[in-house]
This record gives sequence, C-alpha cells and structure tokens, in this order.
Amino acid sequence: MQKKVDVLVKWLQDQMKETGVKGLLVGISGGIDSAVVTNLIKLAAPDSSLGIMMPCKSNPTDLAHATEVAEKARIDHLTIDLSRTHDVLLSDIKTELVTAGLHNPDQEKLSDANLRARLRMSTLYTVATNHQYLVVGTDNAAEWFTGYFTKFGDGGVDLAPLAHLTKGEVREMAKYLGVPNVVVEKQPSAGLWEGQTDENEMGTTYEYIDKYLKGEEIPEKDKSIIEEMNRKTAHKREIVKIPPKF
Ligand SMILES: Nc1ncnc2c1ncn2[C@@H]1O[C@H](COP(=O)(O)OP(=O)(O)OC[C@H]2O[C@@H]([n+]3cccc(C(=O)O)c3)[C@H](O)[C@@H]2O)[C@@H](O)[C@H]1O
Ligand SMILES: Nc1ncnc2c1ncn2[C@@H]1O[C@H](COP(=O)(O)OP(=O)(O)OP(=O)(O)O)[C@@H](O)[C@H]1O
Ligand SMILES: [Mg+2]
Repeated sequence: MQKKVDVLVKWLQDQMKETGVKGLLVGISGGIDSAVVTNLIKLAAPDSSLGIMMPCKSNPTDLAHATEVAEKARIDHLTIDLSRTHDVLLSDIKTELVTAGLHNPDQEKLSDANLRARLRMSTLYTVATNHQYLVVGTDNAAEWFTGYFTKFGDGGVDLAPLAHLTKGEVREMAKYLGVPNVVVEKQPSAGLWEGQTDENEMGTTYEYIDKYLKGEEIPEKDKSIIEEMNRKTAHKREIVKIPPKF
C-alpha cells in the first residue's frame, strides 16, 4: 500500500510542478473518498494544501466526520455553508420556471441535488483562484466508470488521483492512511438528499462494480445496470462536444 500512496503523492507533486501552481485543495464531505484525497494532498503539499467543508442543508454528522478527517490529517481547513446560497438560487430559478409554465416537478429533486454539487464546484474554484491552487477530485474507478457523479459538479475538477482505484482499494488505502474508523465504515452517500445512499440509487453495489472492473463474474442483472450506466454517461468522461470543422 505504501507504494500506491507514493505513486499518487509523486503524481500530485508532478502535477503541481508541471502546472506551476502553489498547492492543492479538496472538498471534505465526511465520506471516505475525500478523506483519502485529503491525506494524499497533505502528503504531497504539506504546507500548501487545503480542505473545504461545504454543508448544503446536509446532515450535521457529515460535518463532524469531515472535521475529524481534517484534524487527524492536520490539514488547513475552512467551512463554507452553501445552504442559503442554494435556497436563493434554486428558488429564483424555480420562480421563473413556474411563471413561464415550464417547471417540471418530476425533475425537481435531481436538479436540487445537482445544484448542490455545482455550487461546491464553484466554491472550490473560487478558492483555487484565490490561492493559485488546483482542485483535486475524489472520483474512484467505480464512480468514474458508472458516471455516478454530477457533470461539472463533483466531476468538475483538475485532477482525479483515485480514478484507477476500486472502492475496495480506496477503503484499504483509507485504513492505511489512518482515516477515522467511523468514516471508513460508513455507507457511501452523495448526501444530496436525506437518506440517499449510492447503492440504493444505483441499484447495484460497489462490491459488484469492483468485481466487474476486475473482470470477475457478477449476476447478469448487475452487469447490465453497470454497462447501461457506463453507456449513458459516456458524455461525462469526454470534453465538450464541438461540431465538425466547416
Ligand atoms: N448524451 C449526452 N451528451 C451530452 N450531454 C448530455 C447527454 N446526456 C445528458 N447530458 C447532459 O448531462 C446532464 C445529466 O448529467 P448530470 O447533470 O451529471 O446529472 P445526472 O447524471 O442525471 O445526475 C447525477 C447523478 O450523480 C449522482 N451523484 C452526484 C454527485 C455526487 C455523487 C456522489 O457519489 O457523491 C453522486 C447523483 O445522485 C445522480 O444520480 C443533462 O442534464 C444534460 O445536460
Ligand atoms: N458537504 C460537503 N463538503 C465538502 N465537499 C463535499 C461535500 N459533499 C460532497 N463533497 C465533495 O464531493 C465529492 C463527491 O462525493 P462522494 O460522496 O462521492 O465522496 P465521499 O463523500 O468522499 O465518499 P463516499 O462516496 O463514500 O460518500 C466528495 O468527495 C467531496 O469532495
Ligand atoms: Mg459522500
């Protein structure tokens, strides 16, 4: 595991050198992926790394876990609460849509959720510009393959160091790096609405996604969910589409 950590830390340091930035930052959610990235950026840039907690009508336990992660990693951190901003922007958008007779209530929960992820992205880039840092993302191989992230939200980052690690490998790395147990053991959740868990929403499990990625056998039903997610989200892994030259 030390070798894997060394490879990722060196890669992060190389990216800093190549781009000439002064440091690295990450959003710390209280979940395991950002906990691992927090530790990696602190190792890569001990004096120029930053974690940002961004509750947005979130469960207060998540902020408590995020604070534990940051304190244990001894990383500089700050909290920016996005609840009020989210309320204002969402209600302004909704008012205009309702007035124009264009509001679609069936999509309300998802657009509310994705706005949270995109406000976090905007916040991270605002601080990144201020500090001349890069924004480090937390997507692991399972999330990257299935496209289980918000396009230009938590997917809108400069670097994605965990993109080749399965969720199981992220968990092993978290234990190795000393991430608090309560974070290692909790259910993965995007925290975008009350009671959301990744596995419930996806309709399959990280265990099956990890197995699939390692070329192991999994039930046909899960295989088709995973392949369908991958197919439908191809656009999230590409840069913006442009028309052919004319
Ligand atoms: N074929 C295509 N080519 C180009 N663009 C295409 C497209 N199909 C949709 N789009 C665009 O993409 C948008 C849909 O993508 P997107 O906005 O990402 O939205 P969508 O994939 O519908 O939702 C994001 C999913 O990621 C989950 N999530 C989000 C954030 C964090 C985490 C987590 O694990 O922490 C999970 C969230 O719970 C939800 O299930 C459409 O509104 C459209 O603008
Ligand atoms: N409340 C939050 N504060 C700061 N950053 C957040 C918050 N919620 C989400 N994020 C950012 O969005 C990323 C995507 O969330 P995601 O849930 O996939 O990762 P995680 O919470 O670290 O791990 P897990 O998938 O196990 O819950 C987080 O890793 C973090 O960088
Ligand atoms: Mg989470």
